[in-house]
Amino acid sequence: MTDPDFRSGFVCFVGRPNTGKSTLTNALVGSKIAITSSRPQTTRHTIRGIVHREHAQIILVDTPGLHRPRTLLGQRLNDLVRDTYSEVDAVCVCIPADEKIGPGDRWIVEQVRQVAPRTKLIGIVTKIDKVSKERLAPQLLAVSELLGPDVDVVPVSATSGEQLEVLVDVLASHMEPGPAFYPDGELTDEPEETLMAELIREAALEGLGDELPHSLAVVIEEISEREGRTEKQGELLDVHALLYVERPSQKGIVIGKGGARLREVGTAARSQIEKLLGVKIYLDLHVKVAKDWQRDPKQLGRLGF
Ligand SMILES: Nc1nc2c(ncn2[C@@H]2O[C@H](COP(=O)(O)OP(=O)(O)OP(=O)(O)O)[C@@H](O)[C@H]2O)c(=O)[nH]1
Repeated sequence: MTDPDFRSGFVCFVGRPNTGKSTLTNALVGSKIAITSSRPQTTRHTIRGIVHREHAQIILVDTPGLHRPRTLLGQRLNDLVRDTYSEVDAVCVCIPADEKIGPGDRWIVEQVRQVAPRTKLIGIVTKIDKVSKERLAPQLLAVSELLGPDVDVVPVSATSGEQLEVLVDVLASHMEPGPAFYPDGELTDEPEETLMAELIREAALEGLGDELPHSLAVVIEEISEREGRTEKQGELLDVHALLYVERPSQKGIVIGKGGARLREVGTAARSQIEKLLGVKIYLDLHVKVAKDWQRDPKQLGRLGF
């Protein structure tokens, strides 16, 4: 690792909900570690994906995005995001190719400039597979006008893979020469527990409305190796997780009639976690009501916020 041209650094993607930040993170890292969702604002934790290339290592810091804080949780999330913006080498503003730039985008750009005036900005026009070249050109221009003449704007599609490596090169060009921060092959420095909790949370929210994402937290209570397994049976991990909701009515929604929904959640989450860990697991899920956990500092601490 003595290549003098090797570059490494930290980047975070910002943008309105659903602009493709998580999908882009996954596409760059090449493994499912950040949580994607068709519902807005489900990415809560700062999950880092690590992009390893021959000439560079880019560490992606995935933030939940700033919002107007209404609860203690909201405030903590905002503080976290502000710190992140100032610490990274570049903040990438993601704007979809198929949506007009709006007040939400402008607000985000203003916030980033305000809280981290020295951090480099990069514009990413996402989902370019959704528009024609004729529609893309004016959007690139509009993003460039929004961010200013000195800011690089890169069009990219996470789903088709188009321009992904161009983006990697542009990101690397904004980094200082320096050795890799993480060994090759390491995709994320999030503890496996957090990733498991995220996968369970994603499964539990699947198909639900807008209310629950803010009221559901998942805690991994215990992970233990099942004893007495033969070599042929292979390793089996017992994972016990608690799903916290704020109201009894929400508990009913998550569990479903006769527990049917929770069983489906368990099956979906189990297969994702098995993919992540590469071992078989037994997943035990319980739902608990923790009233107003978002407003209670003690509970927030317990739930990892
Ligand atoms: N066609 C197309 N769809 C995409 C692309 N990238 C993301 N999407 C879709 O856009 C939706 C939102 O993507 P996410 O990656 O979850 O967006 P996000 O910005 O991380 O969303 P939040 O976590 O809510 O902030 C999903 O349905 C994705 O499948 C892309 O390059 N092309």
